[in-house]
Amino acid sequence: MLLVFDIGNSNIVMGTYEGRKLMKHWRISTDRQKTGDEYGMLMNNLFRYQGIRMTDIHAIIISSVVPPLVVPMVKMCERYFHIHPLVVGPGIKTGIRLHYENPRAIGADRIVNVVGAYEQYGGPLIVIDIGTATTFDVVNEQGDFMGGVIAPGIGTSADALFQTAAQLPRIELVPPRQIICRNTIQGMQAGIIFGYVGQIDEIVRRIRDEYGSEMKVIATGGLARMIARESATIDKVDHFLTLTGLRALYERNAERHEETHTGNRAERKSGE
Ligand SMILES: Nc1ncnc2c1ncn2[C@@H]1O[C@H](COP(=O)(O)OP(=O)(O)OP(=O)(O)O)[C@@H](O)[C@H]1O
Ligand SMILES: CC(C)(CO)[C@@H](O)C(=O)NCCC(=O)O
Ligand SMILES: [K+]
Repeated sequence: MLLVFDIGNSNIVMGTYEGRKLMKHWRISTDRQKTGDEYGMLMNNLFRYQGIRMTDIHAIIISSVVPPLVVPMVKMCERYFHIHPLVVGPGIKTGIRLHYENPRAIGADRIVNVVGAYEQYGGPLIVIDIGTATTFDVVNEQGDFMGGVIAPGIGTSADALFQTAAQLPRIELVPPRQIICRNTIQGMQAGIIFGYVGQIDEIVRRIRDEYGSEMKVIATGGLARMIARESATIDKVDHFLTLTGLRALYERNAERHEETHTGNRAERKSGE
């Protein structure tokens, strides 16, 4: 089985694949303080609970937009899975062109989303990942990354509002029934959620205008479902887009990666 990890600023999303089939998936919060050993024990518990063995994993791919967690996670894979993981970054084969001033600066999650979305839906399309930040990635007909937009995330904006205004509470992110709200909580919910939906729809319209043709719009991320219900431009929600992209990227790099790291497997087998 292939194990895939997407390390985001808020959450780490993981999945196991048997061929192209997603078997199990988990979401744990990103904790910059946790060590490789602590993540190892977490993995051990998750695997045990699902009745799967860590030794069933034959390959691992990691994408991260949190640089200080890469080394602990790589060490965790080596120590607890006896596997040298493939890390999404410069040097791996994406199979797509990256139209960006500095391609190394593109968040690994965005590359992964583009690969996953193009493989699943074909281009041209816009991928919206609604997370700590909300990213819009534009993909052309050939599957190339054409650039995009980075906006503050919903939770991030809501947190900023509640932390800055003394009388405003932390609220639950659910849409209120009306727009003319008569209490603080609903007023904030309306402003944050409908404001955010409007922002998404406006950015999509501008992208379509600039790109000059119709494009599919696929949303992913923790809050995608709720936003998509209110949005006029989102065509589809796919919670597993990042996992799909990681699986596809591993396939594109498997041969070269396994050639370089066959030692890991062989050592483990003889050491058991
Ligand atoms: N119901 C909610 N109420 C308030 N804030 C929320 C809620 N759900 C999520 N958030 C906040 O929204 C942000 C994004 O969370 P989400 O679960 O969408 O993360 P994600 O898609 O895994 O993002 P990333 O990939 O950046 O880790 C976080 O800062 C989180 O604390
Ligand atoms: C925008 C985020 C934080 C979204 O997770 C991530 O993709 C990132 O850190 N990107 C680097 C900047 C860029 O993509 O241009
Ligand atoms: K993400």
